[in-house]
Amino acid sequence: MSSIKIECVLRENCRCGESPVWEEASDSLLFVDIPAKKLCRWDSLSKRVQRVAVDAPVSSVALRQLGGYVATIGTKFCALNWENQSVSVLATVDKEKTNNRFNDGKVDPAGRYFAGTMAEETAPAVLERHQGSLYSLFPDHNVKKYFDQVDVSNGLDWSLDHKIFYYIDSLSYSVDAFDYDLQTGQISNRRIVYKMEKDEQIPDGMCIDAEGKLWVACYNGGRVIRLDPETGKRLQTVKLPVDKTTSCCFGGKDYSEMYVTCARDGMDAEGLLRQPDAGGIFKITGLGVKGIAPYSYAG
Ligand SMILES: O=C(O)[C@H](O)[C@@H](O)[C@H](O)[C@H](O)CO
Ligand SMILES: [Zn+2]
Repeated sequence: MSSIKIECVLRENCRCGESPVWEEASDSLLFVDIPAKKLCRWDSLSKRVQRVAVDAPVSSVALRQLGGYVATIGTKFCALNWENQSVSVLATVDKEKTNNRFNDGKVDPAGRYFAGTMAEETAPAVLERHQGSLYSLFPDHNVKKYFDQVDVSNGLDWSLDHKIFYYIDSLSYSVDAFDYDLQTGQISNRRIVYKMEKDEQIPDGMCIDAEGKLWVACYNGGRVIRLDPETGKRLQTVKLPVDKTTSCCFGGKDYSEMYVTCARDGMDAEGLLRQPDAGGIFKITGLGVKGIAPYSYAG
């Protein structure tokens, strides 16, 4: 039996923490606070955090093969130079949708940066429906659009053999899969692999583990769940001491730890008193399963 330990390692008070990414080279966790328009890098050795402020909501961050990072800021795919904090725009989407912004994003095994959009929320999960689309930024900076009619674009990850793309549109309350063609970046044959149960609430960020099982952060559900995408069964539930769990990734030594982000926005004063670590970064150890290294953008 593994003994699971859950610890708040950083009380960052994120309004909406998201997009945790482990950077092995610096033993650090990258993440964003979307409405606070900031990117953070938490050094797990020194426990220090560095922050970069940007001029629009920043919804995801990823490693870049050339060095530095890429991030989705507003409706732009951007490159970020951490040293001088400069941002350069690689591509812009949804130009005619002035109320849209990017939401979650992640790099595929071939180095393409996938991210979807959504209408800006007036309150958590309250927004104009069907305004978002899913895109990817190819290494040559060309953008491919996959589909539209998305409510809240989330998820996302790829199977270990790179033949399946897993995706979440949060307000569908399901985890979906597509066949994936790694050579071309094409997706096809959408199907549901898991329907959320009522108390699991809203599916948000997701990552795959080294056994090919999916971990989904349950927004308002205060937990991460482990799913078997082949059988559609839930294998495990890990509850956290905060309700608004938003996303998860593996990191630490050999990717044996899980990091979970969460949100404070949408909580009332009483809720914040009960959950003082809301908006913090949580580390889960003792899961007995490892993750895999994140991919880096190839452009
Ligand atoms: O980070 C996200 O995915 C959204 O931007 C958030 O606002 C919430 O998680 C969403 O409201 C839950 O569906
Ligand atoms: Zn999300």
